[in-house]
Amino acid sequence: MTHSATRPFVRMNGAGNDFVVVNALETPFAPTADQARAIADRDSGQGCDQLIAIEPSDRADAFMRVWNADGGQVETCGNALRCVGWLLMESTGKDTVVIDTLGGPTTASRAGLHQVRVDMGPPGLDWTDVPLAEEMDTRGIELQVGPIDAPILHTPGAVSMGNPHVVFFTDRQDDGFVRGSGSLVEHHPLFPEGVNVGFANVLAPDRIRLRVWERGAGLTKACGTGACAALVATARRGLTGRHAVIEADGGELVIDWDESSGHVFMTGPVEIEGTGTLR
Ligand SMILES: N[C@H](CCC[C@H](N)C(=O)O)C(=O)O
Repeated sequence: MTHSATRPFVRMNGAGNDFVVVNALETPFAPTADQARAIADRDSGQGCDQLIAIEPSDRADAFMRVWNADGGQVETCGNALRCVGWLLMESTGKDTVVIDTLGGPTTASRAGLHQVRVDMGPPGLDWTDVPLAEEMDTRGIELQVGPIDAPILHTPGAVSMGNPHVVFFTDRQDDGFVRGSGSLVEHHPLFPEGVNVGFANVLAPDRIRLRVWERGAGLTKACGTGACAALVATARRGLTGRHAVIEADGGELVIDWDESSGHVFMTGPVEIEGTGTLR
């Protein structure tokens, strides 16, 4: 199964995090890592943060497969779950759909005009969930960036949202700092599967300014699972409550970590940018 050169796609974004979405419900789509990277390449391909395929599922409305811009296949993608959920609800007329992923099943529901709410399930809070290479308290792990005696970043939180996240609590969020520090931490040996690196500036108990250097995609305009991980990490440190508006470069996401179910809910925008044919 490979991808054919005449394959149609939909270009979408969730708060600016952009995707090439391929409908593989009828015809299999199985690009190699090099083909996925070429599609994502903004110079020679269509260009996107993540490549997304919607596949049939025997336990959900559909299965969503995710490739990062570097061609690596990963567990899930929060902003894409809203986009795929919206496409499925529009095509089926349903108000709620179940989307399975390598990171587990999630449920997407309508939440207003071009707004979708996703039940992301419970966060993974044990060191083995993230995963880390050694046992640590994930509320504040032993990791620092910069000189040992004067670190510029230290003691972040670590959370799994089906994919690995580390969240630094800092007001330093300029491009150079996020790119430099994020690329350092992304492949740190403490994270055997790599990691998405969040820089969370807590503005109020219910408001966080967040930038994320994404594993396999770099600095994106928004990261849905990163927004969920940031709220969980700040709430666990008592810096916020269990509800917050996350201000990303590309838009706002509303995150709720429900006390009774333990599930994290993410609400945010969906935008269709256009259609095309894979080159
Ligand atoms: N870079 C992420 C996948 C995409 C996540 C992000 N775009 C989101 O909206 O959750 C990873 O390697 O786990």
